[in-house]
Amino acid sequence: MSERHPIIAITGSSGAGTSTVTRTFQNIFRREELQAAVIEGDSFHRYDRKAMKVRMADEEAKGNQHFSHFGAEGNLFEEIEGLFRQYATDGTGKCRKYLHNAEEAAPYKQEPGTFTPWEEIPADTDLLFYEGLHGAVKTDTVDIARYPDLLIGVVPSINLEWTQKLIRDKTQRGYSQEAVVDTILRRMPDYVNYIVPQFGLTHVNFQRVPVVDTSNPFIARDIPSADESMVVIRFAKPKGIDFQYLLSMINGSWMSRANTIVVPGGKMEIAMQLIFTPFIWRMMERKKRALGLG
Ligand SMILES: Nc1ncnc2c1ncn2[C@@H]1O[C@H](COP(=O)(O)OP(=O)(O)OP(=O)(O)O)[C@@H](O)[C@H]1O
Ligand SMILES: O=C(CO)[C@H](O)[C@H](O)COP(=O)(O)O
Repeated sequence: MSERHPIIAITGSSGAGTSTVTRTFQNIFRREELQAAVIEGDSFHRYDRKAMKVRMADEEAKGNQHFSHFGAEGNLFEEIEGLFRQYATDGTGKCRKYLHNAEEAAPYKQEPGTFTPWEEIPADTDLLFYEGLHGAVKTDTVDIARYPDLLIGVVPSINLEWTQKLIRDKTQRGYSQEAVVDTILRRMPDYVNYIVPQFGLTHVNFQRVPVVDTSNPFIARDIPSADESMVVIRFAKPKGIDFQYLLSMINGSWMSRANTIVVPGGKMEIAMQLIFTPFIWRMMERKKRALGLG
């Protein structure tokens, strides 16, 4: 936590929708004229695509078929923790990008599946914004979750998450159905041990739940649309959340528990804006006061 240099982290599995949620936040930042240092979680993978293949093959030769991008050994957890600690202290730190496909790689004249060089994040940003797999990881040796001032989990029900991943990886990243299914199976132990526990440490979770049949996500041809889903929004600490206001502003919403509001799928973006814009205002007021500017 840092009043001078706040951090917002969006955490979720691959295909959960963290990039989609990031676009909503970028709209808030643009409207509020805030400069955010945007950090992509995939840039903290330990290996580039070729080296990862080699490491996975080595592990398989030793009988481990579950070496994955979700676990501790496949990622630089200490570096994520180090970046958050450093940014919270003085607003600096280093970042890079993982270039997933030819389109992302083209501007850098690099191969897809490689990292750009580490570079300093821009100076004088208003906040750090992390989007990725591990924003709320806590293990015996690292505690990434303790740094963000706002920690948000994005967690579709698992069939929907798989549908989103399958369709996104096949259409945008050029993978075959078999390759994506293999990846899902490979990652399952790390999913249970590293991804899921984070959602008990987040401040708010957004869980999209389909209301159409997704019982076999492996044959789904489309991602259920906004009208075909609901979003369950759960606050770990509901004190100070104006549920009455949210209920009056979001058509078709209701409370399913004292800390949980349910909104129609198409209202997820407006719900995020209504919930987080005042939060960001308060964050920026605290920052100004801490810097002696307000
Ligand atoms: N609320 C939503 N409604 C409909 N489709 C969605 C929603 N959120 C995400 N999707 C779709 O799910 C797919 C995966 O979303 P996205 O790329 O945001 O995932 P991600 O969590 O950023 O994945 P990764 O971390 O692997 O990049 C995309 O095709 C996206 O359009
Ligand atoms: O989205 C992911 C994790 O969030 C990818 O699975 C991971 O970044 C590896 O990418 P690739 O298989 O394209 O090398």
